[in-house]
Amino acid sequence: MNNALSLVNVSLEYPDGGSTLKALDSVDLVVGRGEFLSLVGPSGSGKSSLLAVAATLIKPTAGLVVIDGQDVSGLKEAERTALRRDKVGIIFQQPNLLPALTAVEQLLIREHLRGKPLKDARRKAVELLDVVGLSATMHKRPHQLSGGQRQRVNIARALMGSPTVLLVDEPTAALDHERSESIVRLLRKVTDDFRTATVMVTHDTEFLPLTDAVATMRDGRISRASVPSILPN
Ligand SMILES: Nc1ncnc2c1ncn2[C@@H]1O[C@H](COP(=O)(O)OP(=O)(O)OP(=O)(O)O)[C@@H](O)[C@H]1O
Repeated sequence: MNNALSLVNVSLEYPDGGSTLKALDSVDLVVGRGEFLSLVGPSGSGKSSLLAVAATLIKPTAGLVVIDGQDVSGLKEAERTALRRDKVGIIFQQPNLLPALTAVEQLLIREHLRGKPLKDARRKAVELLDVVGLSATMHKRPHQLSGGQRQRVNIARALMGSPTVLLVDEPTAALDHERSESIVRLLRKVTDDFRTATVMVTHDTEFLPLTDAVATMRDGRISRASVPSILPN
């Protein structure tokens, strides 16, 4: 199946006083392998809710989430966790790196905690740090890295599990313009090279042309447009 991520008629409701608030309202979305989608929309429109549902962190109230051909809704909690680990990479705005660990150790800690042999993982970690341009800084700790470098470690770490789906929440919010652009370019390259289905929530409309398509959210509803149609002439 080519559609790495599908949301079919997905709704998510939260209790809101005596009534309910629809954070997601009948959302349909399909993202293929190697596709880089931007997700934009005003604050409170449902972007983070969509990422959380796609990441299988929150169960929708209604609708289907299909990842790499597998319907997530019928899975037990342990199966969802395993699917998330094997298929989904998540990149948050703040890298949340562990202060005591070097860049390469940040990529290995999960394997280490799971008691996995580290030889292959170490080779992969070194390769990924090369992909994100951090070969020379792989033994540095977070406080020795710039904000952009920390975000690169974050991206490399998300790729350790060879995810099919890459979910990225405002990766440039804490960065200046130049570093922001290089991070979005890196996400473009990663999407192309690793054929991930990448969804990036962003407020940086100037970088939208680096992505394949733009979905706009408003009041929990989604509309999808090609990149040029939402850019000013
Ligand atoms: N845990 C929750 N409980 C109740 N309501 C929630 C919860 N999480 C989100 N909401 C509500 O759901 C709606 C969508 O929120 P969401 O965080 O998905 O929007 P967003 O587009 O990501 O906003 P932002 O750009 O500010 O992060 C908002 O009205 C929000 O208040």
